[in-house]
Amino acid sequence: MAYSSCSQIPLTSISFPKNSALSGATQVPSKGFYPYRVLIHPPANSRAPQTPIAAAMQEDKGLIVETSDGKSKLRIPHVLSVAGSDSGAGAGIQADLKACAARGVYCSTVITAVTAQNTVGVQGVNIVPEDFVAEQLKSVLSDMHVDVVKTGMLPSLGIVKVFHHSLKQFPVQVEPLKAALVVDPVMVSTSGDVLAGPSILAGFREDLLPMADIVTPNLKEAAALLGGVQLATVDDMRSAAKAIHDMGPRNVLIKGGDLAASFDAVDIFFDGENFYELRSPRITTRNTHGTGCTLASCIAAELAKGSSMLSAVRVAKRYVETALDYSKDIAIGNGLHGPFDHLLKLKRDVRNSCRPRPFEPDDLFLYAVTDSGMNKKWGRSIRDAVKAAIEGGATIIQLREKDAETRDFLESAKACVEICRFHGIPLLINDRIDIALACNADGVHVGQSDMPPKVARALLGPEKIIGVSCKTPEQAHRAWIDGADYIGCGGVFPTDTKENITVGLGGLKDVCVSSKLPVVAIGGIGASNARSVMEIGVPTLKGVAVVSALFDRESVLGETRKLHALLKETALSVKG
Ligand SMILES: Nc1ncnc2c1ncn2[C@@H]1O[C@H](COP(=O)(O)OP(=O)(O)O)[C@@H](O)[C@H]1O
Ligand SMILES: Cc1ncc(COP(=O)(O)O)c(N)n1
Ligand SMILES: [Mg+2]
Repeated sequence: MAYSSCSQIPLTSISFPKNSALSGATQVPSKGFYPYRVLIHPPANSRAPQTPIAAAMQEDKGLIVETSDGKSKLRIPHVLSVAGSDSGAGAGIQADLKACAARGVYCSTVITAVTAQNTVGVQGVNIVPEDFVAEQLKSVLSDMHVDVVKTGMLPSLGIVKVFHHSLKQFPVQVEPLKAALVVDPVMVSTSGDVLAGPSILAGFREDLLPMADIVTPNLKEAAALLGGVQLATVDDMRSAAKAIHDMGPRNVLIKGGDLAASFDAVDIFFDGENFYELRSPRITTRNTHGTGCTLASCIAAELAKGSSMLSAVRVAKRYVETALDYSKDIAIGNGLHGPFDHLLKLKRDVRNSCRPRPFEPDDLFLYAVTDSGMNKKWGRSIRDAVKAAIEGGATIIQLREKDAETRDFLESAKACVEICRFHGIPLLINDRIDIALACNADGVHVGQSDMPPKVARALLGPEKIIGVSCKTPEQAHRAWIDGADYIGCGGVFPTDTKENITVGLGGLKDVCVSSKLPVVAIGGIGASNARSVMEIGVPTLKGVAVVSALFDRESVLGETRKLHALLKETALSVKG
């Protein structure tokens, strides 16, 4: 069966009608059930029609559109991982799932062996019976459309044969798109334990390597494939890459993670014509368990999305480097080689996960919004302003720094996050999703012409707070559909900090009555009129947001205290 790398699929550009949902996509002819495969690119034209496909394109979900008889289907790029399970979840199937998830690709799994494994070593290996490996392969390949097959631990010659046979048996799912085959010839774990003995070498040489688009041995595996040669230098790696290429794979990547003499992490990529020396700084960390599996899965994921082989390898190496650097100080297990964090999440969450509770509508009670102009005028830093507001009773803070330099703003935002975490007060950033991500704020507040809440949600994740400014019941409804947590309604009264289109108390009431989300009123509110706002008496109205009445004053602490007391009193009388 002919496997060829995605880079070798001829990309024929067929132009779609200008206004069609598919304009801007690349069409790739294929032979099988679906006559065309279309790789989606983000559209150049942002006013693309709002069909589901156009919407997917707009959000650049990396989906694939298949068309048949004029009908379109949306599909996520799909990698099938055929590998062993690692109970410690640093390598094997678990690493493959995490790497594919991190790279935005679907991953199905065929498990060849279950290992009892941790950061100390491999305590046991239970090989899955050959006919059951065959059954798993059949289940996936007879039903699902796989773009790339990736192999890891194939623990016996019998399983190599079963795998080879299954690929021949189910060409329909694979051949139309000429799925790529990525072979990671796993033999020995980082801890030095044998995962697949020398008996499999014949199967690799005769069956798998000739059909592989890329094979990715580490130094020991390359040595074993070549019958036990020593590989100690970059030159040795080049010779090994060439010799392994002669066994049939279209590309070879010799991984140099274990090259003792090198300060860099050097891999050699050979495509049959050219050698590429891929170097990255060697990260000093014990957490390198699973780097090989992750690299191969990431290559598979990038190929599934339509990358060329060299580009897939480069992205994969950069991804491993980033993940190692990010996770270098994480401690999981007591052994010599720990796992790393594929989703680049653990470190950030561990360090900053002290927010004691999720967002509550009552957090909107006294909502303090900073203003750089006012802070400058009164000669205080953002952090001093925030500290004073919290001490005075503010229940949530928003940094609204429209003209701050990005670096200065980020530094202040980080300091404010610390202050707010200490006091258990949520901190939101106005408009700047990038700043919110970089300082790990609790969320963002966006206006009608800022980042759409759905996109903000996709970028920030499910746990962050998203607020949206709304003037009308329709906008409030849209915010709810888009996954916002609250809405800010205003301006209620005229103000100097915003353009003067006010909704008044009547407009505020209309929005509050119709809104399914909690509402905070904003715009020209202070001690003189806060009572009249809260007295509209609609249960969704949870509080007032204040800028000038707190920050355009000599004493932020004093003004916040005063307003807090007044709101408390009003709340009691409204309830009573
Ligand atoms: N300490 C490190 N710093 C940066 N990159 C590394 C480090 N260790 C391994 N790598 C990279 O991780 C990938 C996997 O390599 P390697 O660890 O040699 O494979 P395996 O896990 O199969 O033994 C390679 O791209 C290699 O260069
Ligand atoms: C199930 C399984 N598959 C692969 C590896 C190799 O990974 P590493 O070389 O990082 O130990 C492993 N340890 N366990
Ligand atoms: Mg390794």
